[in-house]
Amino acid sequence: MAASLLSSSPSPVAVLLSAAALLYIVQWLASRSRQDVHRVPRAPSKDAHWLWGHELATFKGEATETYTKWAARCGSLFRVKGALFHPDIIVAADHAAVHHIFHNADDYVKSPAFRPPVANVLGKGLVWAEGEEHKTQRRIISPAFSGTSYALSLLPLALPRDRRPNPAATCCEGDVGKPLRAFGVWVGGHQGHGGRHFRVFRKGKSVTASGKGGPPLISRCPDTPLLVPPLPRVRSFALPDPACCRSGCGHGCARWMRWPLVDGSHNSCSHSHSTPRDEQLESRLTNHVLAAGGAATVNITEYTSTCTLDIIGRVAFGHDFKSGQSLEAKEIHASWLGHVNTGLGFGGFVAMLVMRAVPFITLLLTKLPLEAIRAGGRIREITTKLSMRLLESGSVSEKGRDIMSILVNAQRGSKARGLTPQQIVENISTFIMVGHETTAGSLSFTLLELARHPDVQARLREEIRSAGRELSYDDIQRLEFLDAVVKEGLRMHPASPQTERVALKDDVIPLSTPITLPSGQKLSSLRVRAGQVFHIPFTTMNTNPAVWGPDGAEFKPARWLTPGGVPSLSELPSGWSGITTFCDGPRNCIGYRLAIFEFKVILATLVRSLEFHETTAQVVRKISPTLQPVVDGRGGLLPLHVTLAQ
Ligand code: HEM
Repeated sequence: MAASLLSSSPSPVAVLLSAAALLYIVQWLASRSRQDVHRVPRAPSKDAHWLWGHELATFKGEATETYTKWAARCGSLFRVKGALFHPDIIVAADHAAVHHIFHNADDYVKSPAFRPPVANVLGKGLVWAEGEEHKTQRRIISPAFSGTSYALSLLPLALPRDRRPNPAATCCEGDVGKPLRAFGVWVGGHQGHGGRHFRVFRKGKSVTASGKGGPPLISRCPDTPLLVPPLPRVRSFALPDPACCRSGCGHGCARWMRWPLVDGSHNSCSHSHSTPRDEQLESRLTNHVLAAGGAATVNITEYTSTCTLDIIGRVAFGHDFKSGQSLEAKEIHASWLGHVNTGLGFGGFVAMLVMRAVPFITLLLTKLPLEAIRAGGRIREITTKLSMRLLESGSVSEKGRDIMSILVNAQRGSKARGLTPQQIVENISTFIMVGHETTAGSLSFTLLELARHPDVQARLREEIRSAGRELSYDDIQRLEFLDAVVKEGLRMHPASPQTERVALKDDVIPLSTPITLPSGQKLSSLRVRAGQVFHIPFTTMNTNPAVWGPDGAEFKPARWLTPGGVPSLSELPSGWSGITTFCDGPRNCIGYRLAIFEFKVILATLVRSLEFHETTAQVVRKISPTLQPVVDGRGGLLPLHVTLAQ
């Protein structure tokens, strides 16, 4: 029997299978010998799931929290097991590696699998474009964000489109406040006599303008004591508890928050029983607080995102979103919330992984009538319709200083290929979305930090108030502590806590910190193969204790003003202020100067007149798709208790 078995020849199928297995092993060994990924330390296997790899732990944790934890153990460059048997992903927080990846943008691209969803929500604009198309778009769009054009584009901040300077109009004389200068241009909006008159200064000359409606966004007449942007009042929250508040108001009012304050005391009901303010849609945060008897608990993200949407609407295409009260603004907000909350769920996590594993399915998915997909697509639909309407009606004026006018006008006088009308519209959609939720996210978390650090808040308020009632551009830039708070807020709470890149070709990546192998040998560069996926965790880099010291993860704005408080530039990654919040290289954030300026103005405006207090709500930081505050599983929710500042 044994002899017959030995003498029988193997079947051709068995031979073929063995040959294929051998070939696979040889190829695998050859490929392994040409790369170093397997030599990179791996995150603890106890944290990995057999199917979802380490990606489940990162999804469950707070934004980049797990990467920070693993970096402390494995070093600033390590690998994690990919979900659905995806090859290991490199998590790179090493400065030289990250610099190399970002500065070789042609070789390290955003994951192709995620381009259709990006196109669905943002349009085929700058964020979506790759390679030559990206370079062309960026070259044409950059002037709109730089130099004097950029300065002029801020004019709509002070004056909405329909209130552009009109030299023929009369302004209330003799009562004009100190002008506000933005990026070299005087944009001193003036609110006098019922908020109907404005004076605008351009290059030293003054022209007057008049119009109906509210005050300019960031400046007001000194007659009125507080400097407050036109923020809307907070609207209802569909929270499960039907009671108004524990103190038993019982009016069933829509404007309440159920979290008590940190000192254990409870919020008073913010229902305004005597003042019929509910119909006053232009109400501001201050009005809301006043109406609630001087204290109210609000979802601060509603205010920050409304304010930043207003700003980007005017800067991008001279559109007035009416403090979040226009139909479009409400729809954008609702669709965005739908999109955020879908991404927070396990279904959203799985959908992303399936898209990565089977890229061709992505295009199909974006065509399906799923609620999540529809919510994303709806945002682009709204912004596309709005910008098309403006383009078609010819209301893009030759002198318009908004981004759309600048792009259209650049084409008029130039022989070089500009953006097509379609590309302009797609970019307007892109700017509207990436230009408001980002700034709003970081701003909301910075306000939470100020609520948690009353001493810092008080110092900031003191500095802002000591600068006088009306703040010019130069005044704002001179406020050192404000600058420190903004830097610290952006360091700790980057709106985009991490990004992803995929290598398009085999490459060698330099490392600033060599990896020590078990043999004692040191790797000072890393060979990677085409297709290697990298995750770059900005928050981990910005708070790394090895760079920032043991208090790197603490909110301490004073570090920016203390000699030696911040590591020297040579110890920090390249990028704005040595932090990676705005990315780096040819694909860095094109809107970072606008973001920083509006961040400062909004923060100064709010902190000057209002005081922010923490509530007992457990605010969790998540990514979906940008930094999101999550309370009780709901995204876009950050309750803060607000009182009038003394
Ligand atoms: C605090 C506010 C902001 C933060 C933290 C932020 C952060 C970033 C980051 C990290 C990137 C790179 C993303 C990647 O490549 O993976 C980026 C790109 C971009 N940002 Fe921002 N951003 C902010 C505000 C803005 C504003 C106000 C605008 C426009 C008005 C804007 C427009 C863009 C655009 C168009 C890109 C794509 C640039 C390109 O690929 O060439 N951002 N931003």
